[in-house]
Amino acid sequence: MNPTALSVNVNKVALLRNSRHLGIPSVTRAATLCLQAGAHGITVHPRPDERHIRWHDVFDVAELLRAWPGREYNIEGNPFHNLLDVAREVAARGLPVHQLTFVPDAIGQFTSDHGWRFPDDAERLRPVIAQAQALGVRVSLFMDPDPDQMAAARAVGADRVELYTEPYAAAWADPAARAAQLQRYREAALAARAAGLQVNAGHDLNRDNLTDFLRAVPGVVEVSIGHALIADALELGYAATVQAYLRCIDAAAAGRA
Ligand SMILES: CC(=O)[C@@H](O)[C@H](O)COP(=O)(O)O
Ligand SMILES: NCC(=O)COP(=O)(O)O
Repeated sequence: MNPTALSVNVNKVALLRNSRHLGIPSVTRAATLCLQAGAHGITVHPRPDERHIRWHDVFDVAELLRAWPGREYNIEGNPFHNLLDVAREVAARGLPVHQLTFVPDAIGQFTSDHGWRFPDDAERLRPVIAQAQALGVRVSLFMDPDPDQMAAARAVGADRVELYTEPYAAAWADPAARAAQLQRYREAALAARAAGLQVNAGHDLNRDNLTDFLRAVPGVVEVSIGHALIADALELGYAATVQAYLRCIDAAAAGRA
């Protein structure tokens, strides 16, 4: 069992599919191949404009995961758009959804680029977190790596935080900048765990930067990876790509042991 779960984000498969009306590449086929290769879960981030994941994909992937007990379904999005309605419908159909990752994206946003801010977001997040948890779903909050924000994330009821890793990924090629970023993430993860939160991470993680991150940042329970992984799969195929990412995770665990 790997110490950090790999959840494959299949947004970019849907993006390619949506450029024609032929239904290829198939999002569920991609997810199946990733699960067969050992991925621990599948992530989708349906955006209101359906530029990649469409609403039917959310249900199609949930149907798929019903046949994969033990693997997790993580749905990301803004709870103040229609993420909660979709989660309710998934649950009403008796389909699995294990985790909702709340992301403070604007409608039409290019990609996610920041986390929730406390105290500003506290009062509006508290009820939607409770509503998601009432469905039996774990809630993770997408957060910048700021140690001072972690106790507040726990105080509004979150189960986990997902540390937004783009600043780390952008700094990775410069050793000094990388070390400084890793220190920041390490402190944020320690603060999150001290507050009683579990720690996820994601955004722009890839085969080059993943192992260093997991070596330096303790106790990351899940990474969700999409853009780079799907780009790698275009060259290597899904199975070889997922296995390569799992090796990155294993290498980090070996380095820590
Ligand atoms: C929350 C997060 O970091 C990812 O879900 C990322 O936003 C992917 O979204 P896109 O694939 O639309 O860029
Ligand atoms: N939560 C992050 C995610 O699902 C994938 O982000 P990226 O690897 O596409 O940047």
